[in-house]
Amino acid sequence: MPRERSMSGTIPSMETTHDELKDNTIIIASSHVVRARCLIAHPQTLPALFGLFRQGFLPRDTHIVGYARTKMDQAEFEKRATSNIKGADDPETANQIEAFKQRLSYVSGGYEDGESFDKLNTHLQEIESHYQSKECNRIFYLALPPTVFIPVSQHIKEHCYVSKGGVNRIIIEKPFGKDLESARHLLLDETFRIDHYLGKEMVKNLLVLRFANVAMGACWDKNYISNVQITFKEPFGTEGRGGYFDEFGIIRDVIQNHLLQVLTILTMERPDIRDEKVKVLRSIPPVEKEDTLLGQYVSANGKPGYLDDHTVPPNSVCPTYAATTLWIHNPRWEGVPFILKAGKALNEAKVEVRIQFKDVTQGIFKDIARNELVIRIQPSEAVYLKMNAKTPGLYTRAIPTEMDLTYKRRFTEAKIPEAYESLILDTLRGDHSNFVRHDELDYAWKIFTPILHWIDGKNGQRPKPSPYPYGSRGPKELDGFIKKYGYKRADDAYFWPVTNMASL
Ligand SMILES: NC(=O)C1=CN([C@@H]2O[C@H](COP(=O)(O)OP(=O)(O)OC[C@H]3O[C@@H](n4cnc5c(N)ncnc54)[C@H](OP(=O)(O)O)[C@@H]3O)[C@@H](O)[C@H]2O)C=CC1
Ligand SMILES: O=C1O[C@H](COP(=O)(O)O)[C@@H](O)[C@H](O)[C@H]1O
Repeated sequence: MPRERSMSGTIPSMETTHDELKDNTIIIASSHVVRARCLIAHPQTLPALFGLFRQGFLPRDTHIVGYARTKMDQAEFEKRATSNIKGADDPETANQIEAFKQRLSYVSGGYEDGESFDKLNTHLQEIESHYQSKECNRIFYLALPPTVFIPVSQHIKEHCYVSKGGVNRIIIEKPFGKDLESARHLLLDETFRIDHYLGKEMVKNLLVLRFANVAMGACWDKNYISNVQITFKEPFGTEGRGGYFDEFGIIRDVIQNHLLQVLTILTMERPDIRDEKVKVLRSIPPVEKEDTLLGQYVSANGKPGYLDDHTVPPNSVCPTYAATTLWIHNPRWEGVPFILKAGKALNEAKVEVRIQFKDVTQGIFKDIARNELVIRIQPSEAVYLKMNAKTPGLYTRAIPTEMDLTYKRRFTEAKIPEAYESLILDTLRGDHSNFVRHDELDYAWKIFTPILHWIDGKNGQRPKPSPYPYGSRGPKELDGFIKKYGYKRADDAYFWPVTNMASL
């Protein structure tokens, strides 16, 4: 099994400053040129590095070297590397971009031949020869298709690792395989597997909400919680990205990784973080067909259907929407359904966790809305608790209302960091706690591989997803599906003007 240096298993210090960072870290920010917009690396990687740079979080001598097959000169690389930075028309930002460019350089080379990596190493040594400190660290960020992860990381280790006095770290991005078996082939030593949801502010906040509040902790189990929904909604379709998407589908794209990560943080016992996340995953059996709803968007209101995307194979049955219910067999969560829903081309952009509590004891109250705790991950980060209160006045009536912690109202001065900023900073600090450990990945695939093989038609005909109109909430079966797991839409109770105390 691969080794992974684990600096921290507990909640990382929230007060780490850049004084603790080492000097002279080198980041290889890329290894391929992203097609559509011709950017180097993931569109958010270089803006994140710039964000860290402008806030003083990049160690003093950090230099960023792009590496890809495309031949280009320094000026072209600088242009591409900074083209995705927002706010460049502001003079201060423009000055900072100019300063950031001084940290950039580029080497072109192949993925398969050692000579190219020797050339890269010579380039790195030349840069490092100007550093004051003897300790040089190198971070290799592989924004690459998985087919070349292995050869590239082998070449990096053979030709580009610093041998003395510094550390080497490799960052990789999903997809980490397509199922359990293919993921096992990709297990690499000492890697930081990025799931960018683990860098999102509200996902990080889950730990604090749960473990820094006795009141939350006290009702966080099967005795109080009826059902949980973790929802990902995007208001746009694949639109030209169908070639990639069709091979993967929505479960591999979003559910097996991002939403499952949210679920594990929501349900694990007290940190040690990564050990506890793995324990939860081990308690979840593979998803059943009966607990799965699949959908595919069709043309509506002038918007194209999935099959209208010219990059999608004709008659594809790839799901662009899925709802899957997971069960955790442990004493805390036995019997509580966790519904993970994700879809493209829906009615809104939203990622949230919705925890619905059980009904209050009948008797004093009837038809009263359930409490719901909603953690809005994006957009407009918020935590709000739907609860019942007495209507002001001389009569005793309960109305549903919210206790509302909407971030932009409560923390007016705060800048919420981008997920990639936060995760790259963790890598610089050598903190693995927000990255996906190899055994975690293995268990995550065990949960989803059987259902994915069924969807892929490995043992028979591929299931046909239910159509849903572009811009809708999803397939028509959705509300029945969720209801089956005990979810009660607050509709009637919520908007009904009053809920009476039965006996008063
Ligand atoms: N940041 C915020 O959004 C905040 C909102 N509030 C307030 O809280 C109150 C309630 O908010 P909230 O509960 O989030 O919003 P809603 O009352 O709109 O409920 C949303 C939930 O209901 C489901 N739903 C929506 N439409 C239907 C339908 N036609 N049939 C069945 N289910 C449906 C949604 O499912 P699906 O997701 O699958 O579509 C989602 O689970 C609002 O007054 C809001 O202003 C308060 C603080 C912050
Ligand atoms: O990994 C992915 O995530 C994005 C959504 O990320 P977000 O930070 O904008 O929520 C999704 O669009 C993409 O299909 C998927 O591959």
